Amino acid sequence: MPLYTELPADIESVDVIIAGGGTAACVVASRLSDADPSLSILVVEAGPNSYQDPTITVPFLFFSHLMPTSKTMTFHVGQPSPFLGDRPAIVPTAKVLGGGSAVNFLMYSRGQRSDFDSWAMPGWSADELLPYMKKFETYHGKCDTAVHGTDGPIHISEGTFSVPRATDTFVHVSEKMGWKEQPDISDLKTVNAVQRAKRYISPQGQRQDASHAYLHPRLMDGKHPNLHVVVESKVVSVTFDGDRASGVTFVSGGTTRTIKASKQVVVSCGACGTPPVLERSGIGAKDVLERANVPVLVDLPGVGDGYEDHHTMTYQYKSDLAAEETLDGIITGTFDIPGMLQRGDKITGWNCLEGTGKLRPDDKDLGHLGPQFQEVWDRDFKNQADRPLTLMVLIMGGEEPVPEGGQHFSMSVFTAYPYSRGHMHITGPGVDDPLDFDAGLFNDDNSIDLLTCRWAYKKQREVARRLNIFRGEFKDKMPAYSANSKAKAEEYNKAVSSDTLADHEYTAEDDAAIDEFIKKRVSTPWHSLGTAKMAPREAKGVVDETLSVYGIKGLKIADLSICPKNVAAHTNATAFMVGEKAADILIKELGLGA
Ligand SMILES: Cc1cc2nc3c(=O)[nH]c(=O)nc-3n(C[C@H](O)[C@H](O)[C@H](O)COP(=O)(O)OP(=O)(O)OC[C@H]3O[C@@H](n4cnc5c(N)ncnc54)[C@H](O)[C@@H]3O)c2cc1C
Repeated sequence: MPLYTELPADIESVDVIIAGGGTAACVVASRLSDADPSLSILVVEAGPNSYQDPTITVPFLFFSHLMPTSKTMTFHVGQPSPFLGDRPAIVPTAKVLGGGSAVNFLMYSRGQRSDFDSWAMPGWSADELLPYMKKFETYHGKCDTAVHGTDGPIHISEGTFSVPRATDTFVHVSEKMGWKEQPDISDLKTVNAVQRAKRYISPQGQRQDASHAYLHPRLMDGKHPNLHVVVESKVVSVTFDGDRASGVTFVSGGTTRTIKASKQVVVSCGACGTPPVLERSGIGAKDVLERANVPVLVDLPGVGDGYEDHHTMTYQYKSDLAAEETLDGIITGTFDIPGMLQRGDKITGWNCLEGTGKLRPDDKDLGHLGPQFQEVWDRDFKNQADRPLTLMVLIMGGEEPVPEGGQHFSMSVFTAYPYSRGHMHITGPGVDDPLDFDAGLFNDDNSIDLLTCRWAYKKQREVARRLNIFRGEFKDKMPAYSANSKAKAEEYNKAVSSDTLADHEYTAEDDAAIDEFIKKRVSTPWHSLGTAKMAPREAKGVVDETLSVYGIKGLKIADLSICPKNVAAHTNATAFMVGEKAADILIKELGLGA
């Protein structure tokens, strides 16, 4: 199989090099190889091989990738930030063949129609992108086939396990709060609704990642002899022949090699990985490159600029759930994982994310959010009726064990369209030089992101306390309300009838406590994007609508760094879509399969 940890010495030149072997990269490599099996392609991936690694293929082991000892992640650590209670933001990104799709939380969701239309680039409207969103998926379950795919390589289903009593109460309570259950909130238009979760899991219980669905089958079928993959090899930079990309230099096992690409170089290292590769190659903001001692080839100030990520808060609650209804047993170490795997227990084909919703505030909420928020609302949301302010997820389990023991559930909420911006830059020419990273969380004007998180906290709390599985809050995992606050922690030893509960009332002092709590705990759902935007060059764009880097021939970018604006969704579907669209652009430009 042409997958190596050390590239054979006789491979010195190929037609196409893809730097990075993540979600979008696996799609691009596979589609190009299908279009013309004689085309020689080399994928260079920094992380290890993914093939049949159970922590990847078995959904319920997903959390293992985030352990501090993980070999499949890079942990990007920012500077301590005053907006985060002087904490640094820590953003893990995938480092393994298959990228984020191989290590993520397997939650399926798509952005809204107006998200893609707002990208405002020819060929990238929602209508024009829909064929690519459909192309990668086989959607199992009730859906409109005009919107979902039925024969793509990635199976979307509910997997092999769920906890219907938890999802039922989530749906019931959400409906009472005005968010009706819908079969599909990933139809590009539905908002103010909840859904039973769909997952990147096959009906048989296997994770659906880009390496196993696209790349590995082609590396093994004998029909793609010119498709090569080298893992554990980190791309340092792109090489050039004048103003044309001519190959890449990478380090592998301490050895540096340069391989030529006669037709095309595609950088697909993800929103955190692509800017460093471009900047080490001399493509980026002049001042950043000069500070890092890298000669400027193309002055493109947009490289590494405008980083964004959804702000996420996850709130953990006590529950009456049984041990076999959550994945707490993985975190506490009480699950017999080898036995469960050997028996093929149905729970192994589960990610414990049970329900999801896309929510907008009502007029009363907007009144509480204040005039500055109202201004933003009127500008960005009021007339874009498909735009949620936040996404909400019901999780069967807690983030961390607690001394009291027991089973937990959590509610996770994230900002759909953050206003904060950060950056990702190099500080030197070497592949191991530290990166200058700032996730930018909460640095936006007028604290719109913090207000959104505060609103989302209150909303998810009203849902959580009405669920019939709820048994209480953890005092140390919630805002430090004063002893006489009406909003302080609740505890019940039995289910409370949701009809008897009035919404919490919050004073200005309570709101300040909520804000402090959020600043100290906010994290990322690992949805980095926008660091090499597809936009006009004068608007800090890095690539045009054909994904070509401005000022250079033969160099494209295909990953989530190209997103000009955010999507109200978990981002994996957008990465698959970008991969499919990029492959199509390349197939046409290179005249493959004609
Ligand atoms: C922990 C986690 C949980 C997530 N949960 C969900 C979820 O539940 N649902 C959802 O929809 N989305 C989720 N996401 C987000 C989603 O998986 C990503 O947005 C998506 O996979 C990004 O795709 P990409 O192609 O842009 O980059 P990636 O898939 O990240 O690929 C980039 C690849 O480039 C490689 N690379 C980087 N630098 C170099 C270099 N110099 N040389 C060689 N290779 C390099 C990396 O190792 C990586 O494999 C999650 C992500 C993470 C990390």
